[in-house]
Amino acid sequence: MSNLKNETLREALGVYFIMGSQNCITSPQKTLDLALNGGVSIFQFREKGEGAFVGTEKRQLAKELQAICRKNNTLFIVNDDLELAKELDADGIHIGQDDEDLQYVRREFPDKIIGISAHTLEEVEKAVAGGADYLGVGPIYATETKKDAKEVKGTTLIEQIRDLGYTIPIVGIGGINAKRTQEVILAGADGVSVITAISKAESPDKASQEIKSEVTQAKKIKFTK
Ligand SMILES: Cc1ncc(COP(=O)(O)OP(=O)(O)O)c(N)n1
Ligand SMILES: Cc1ncsc1CCOP(=O)(O)O
Ligand SMILES: [Mg+2]
Repeated sequence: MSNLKNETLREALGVYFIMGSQNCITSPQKTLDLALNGGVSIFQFREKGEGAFVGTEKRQLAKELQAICRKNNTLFIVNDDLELAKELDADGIHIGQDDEDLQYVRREFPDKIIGISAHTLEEVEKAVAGGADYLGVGPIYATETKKDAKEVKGTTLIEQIRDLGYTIPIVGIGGINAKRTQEVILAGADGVSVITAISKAESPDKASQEIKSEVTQAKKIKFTK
C-alpha cells in the first residue's frame, strides 16, 4: 500500500464500527445507517457467535450492509470470511492470528485493505513484515462480546509498538466507549474499534458522534504536544 493510501486509511480508521446481526437490539440495517450518520468512518461486517446468520442469510445481510456503506462512501471490511470478501468485492478483510495466513491473504487480495489482530510484539513484527495495512490491538478493556478474547492488556502494547517506531496504522479494540476513547488514541492508536457501545446504544448515531468527538479531541491534544 502506498504512503498516500496509508495516510488515507489512518484517517478512515478513526471510528471503526464492527457489527453483525447478533450484536444489534434493532435491525442491523437501521443500526448501521444511524451509526454512519453519527460519524462512523469504516465498517466491519462480523457475523459471528450465538444466533449469527450463516449461508444465504449471511450473504444477503452482508450485501445490504455493503450497499448502505457505499451510499455513505464508507469502507466495508469483511471479518474472517475470504470467500464472502471476494464475492462482494469488499474494500478489505480483517483476520486474526487463528484465521488464514497473512501472506496467503495478501496474495489472494493484493490490492485490498488487510487488517490483522495483534497481541504481542512478535505478532506485530510478523504482521508488518507480511504486509498488513493496519493492526487491531486488544482487548484493551474487558469485553462481553468476544467469548474467546485474549487477556485484557490495557494500552501497554500500543505504547510499546509506537515506542519501537512502528508507524503502521493501529486501532484499539475491546470494551471501548466514548469515555475510554481518548486514552486509546493518546497511547498511539489512530482509531477505536467499537461494537457494543454503538450497536447496543439507545441512539447509535449519538454514540458514534460522541466517540468521533473524543477521537478528534484526542488527536488535537496528541498533535499539539
Ligand atoms: C479491528 C479488529 N481488531 C481485532 C479483531 C479481532 O479479530 P480476531 O482475533 O480474528 O477475532 P474475531 O473478530 O474473528 O472473533 C477484529 N475483528 N477487528
Ligand atoms: C472482536 C474483538 N476482538 C477483541 S475484543 C473484541 C470485541 C469488542 O467488542 P466490544 O466493543 O463490544 O467490547
Ligand atoms: Mg477472526
